[in-house]
Amino acid sequence: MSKPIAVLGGGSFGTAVANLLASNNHPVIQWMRDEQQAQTMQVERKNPKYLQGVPLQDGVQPTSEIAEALACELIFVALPSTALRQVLTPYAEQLAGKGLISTTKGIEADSFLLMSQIIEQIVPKARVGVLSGPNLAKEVAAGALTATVIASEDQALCQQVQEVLHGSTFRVYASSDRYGVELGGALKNVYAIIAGMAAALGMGENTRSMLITRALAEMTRFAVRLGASPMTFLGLAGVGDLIVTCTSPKSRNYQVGYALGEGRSLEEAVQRLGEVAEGVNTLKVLKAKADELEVYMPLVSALHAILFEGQTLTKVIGSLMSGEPKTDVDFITVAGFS
Ligand SMILES: NC(=O)c1ccc[n+]([C@@H]2O[C@H](COP(=O)([O-])OP(=O)(O)OC[C@H]3O[C@@H](n4cnc5c(N)ncnc54)[C@H](O)[C@@H]3O)[C@@H](O)[C@H]2O)c1
Ligand SMILES: O=P(O)(O)OC[C@H](O)CO
Repeated sequence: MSKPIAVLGGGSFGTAVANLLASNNHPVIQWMRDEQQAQTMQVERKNPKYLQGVPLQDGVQPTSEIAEALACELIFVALPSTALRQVLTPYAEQLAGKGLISTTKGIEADSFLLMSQIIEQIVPKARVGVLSGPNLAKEVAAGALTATVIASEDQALCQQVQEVLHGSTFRVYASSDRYGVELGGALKNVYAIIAGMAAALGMGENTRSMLITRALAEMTRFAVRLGASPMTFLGLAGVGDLIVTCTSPKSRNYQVGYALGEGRSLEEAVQRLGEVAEGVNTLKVLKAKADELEVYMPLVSALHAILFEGQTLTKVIGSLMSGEPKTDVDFITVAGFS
């Protein structure tokens, strides 16, 4: 019997990852803060609140006792970005030397730290990795053929994650550009909100294609400015994740955008969802960082103007479309990479 692997988080992605690991015959300890939820999952062998209709694999042991999970050598972190620091900080000492893989796609407000950077800060001696790609939890859990990226400077860790997760429906590619992979996963959520809005407003396929392509230009320009490789954005964790999140009504960020496009307030859109939509917080910190670094991000500015500056959609769309003429593929050379 192989050693148990831990998953922190009782939501849809934590459960999908726990099931993947267990289907590869690894015993899994899935920690969640809610004792009642852990008991229900243990007895009913499903997670009705976050992943309806998906049976829990036999090897998954839900628990609300975090000590059991933290005893594992390999730990997947599937917590909301707002909770990760607070959950891990008290256990910094016992996490030293462990493999900690973040699946969380967000950015910390104020610090602009990505989740694996927060883990590194809390546990400097941890082996840190990031799992990111076009991975809608519902589809992963339903066994849809899926690929993802494990990114870490630690090649042995990448290999270990490939071994434990790789299966007949799930393929894991490796990357050494941890920052780029992680940034791609966080940034695409913002554009998914815009894509959901455009869909609700009845805009067509030309619009969606323009949006995805210009979003890719914008996020790559920003990421390269911060030191990521532009090549990463041509891969699964860049354009791959951008496409799935900007086109699928299963994406929670897309759903928030759709509700906004129907005329609902941001508060109402988020409340109706009842799950994590990281793009809303990411938009705020991204806009501030782009302004600070003077990176041209018209789509981010447009969404920020609508959600937080009281501007009307009509006015914002008008100014986006009447911007000065630009060159098509300019973001790699403009960023000084040629
Ligand atoms: N769902 C997906 O398709 C998917 C895919 C890839 C990555 N992710 C990322 O995974 C992360 C988690 O998302 P999810 O989809 O599992 O979310 P979710 O909304 O399905 O569940 C969130 C879980 O976190 C728990 N939680 C909230 N606050 C907490 C706290 N303070 N302490 C402990 N637990 C807390 C909730 O109780 C719930 O169990 C997000 O960053 C998301 O971007 C999600
Ligand atoms: O449901 P979303 O919008 O959080 O997106 C889920 C995943 O990040 C898609 O890869």
